Amino acid sequence: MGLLESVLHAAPVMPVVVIEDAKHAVALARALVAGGLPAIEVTLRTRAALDAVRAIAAEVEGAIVGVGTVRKPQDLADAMQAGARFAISPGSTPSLIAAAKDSPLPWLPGAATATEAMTLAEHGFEYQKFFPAEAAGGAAALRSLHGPLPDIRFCATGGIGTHNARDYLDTPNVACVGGSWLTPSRLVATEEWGAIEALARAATLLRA
Ligand SMILES: O=C(O)C(=O)C[C@H](O)[C@H](O)COP(=O)(O)O
Repeated sequence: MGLLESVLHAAPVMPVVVIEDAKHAVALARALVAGGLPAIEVTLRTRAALDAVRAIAAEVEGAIVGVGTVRKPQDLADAMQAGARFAISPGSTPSLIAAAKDSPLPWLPGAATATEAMTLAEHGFEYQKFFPAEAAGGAAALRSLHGPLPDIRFCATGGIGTHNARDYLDTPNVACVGGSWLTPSRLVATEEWGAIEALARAATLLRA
């Protein structure tokens, strides 16, 4: 099993987290790991993100930390340097594809259409992020893509929560789903790690 494959199969759900303050990173990741979700995507949407990745990589046993919102080649280099084990993008660009091919860091590029998925597969990326999942047709779109593109596997994110995650997870080309619902900003701000651990534990039960 490749590294990316094992990351995507580590749990049915990958938490997508936005960390505003790096001081929260370790406790947040410990709560997710304790709840049964070891693979964590820290989005590069905040200034604290790379410090958060560094802290999680160094201090949280059992965590497999990656970066999300990767938009340019430099983001891949920064992610590697911070100790990320994988990188995820909401889409893909020619320069990112070229950089990812040259980088040892496993990369999950984003696709939302058959053309995008086929282009990425031509470049050797058989694991992709289906984003924005709900807006791009949801689990029904993934079932349609499975017919002609059965070799491509997806982590679906965007608009997924406990109400619809099972529908995605029952789709044969879905390796996992991702989402921000496990780490609501209010619970992070108030440091309610027990509540986040409970959300993570509930998410592990989504795949029966
Ligand atoms: O930042 C990135 O790298 C993204 O590609 C987008 C995230 O995966 C989604 O924004 C999560 O979606 P929600 O669970 O609906 O909040």
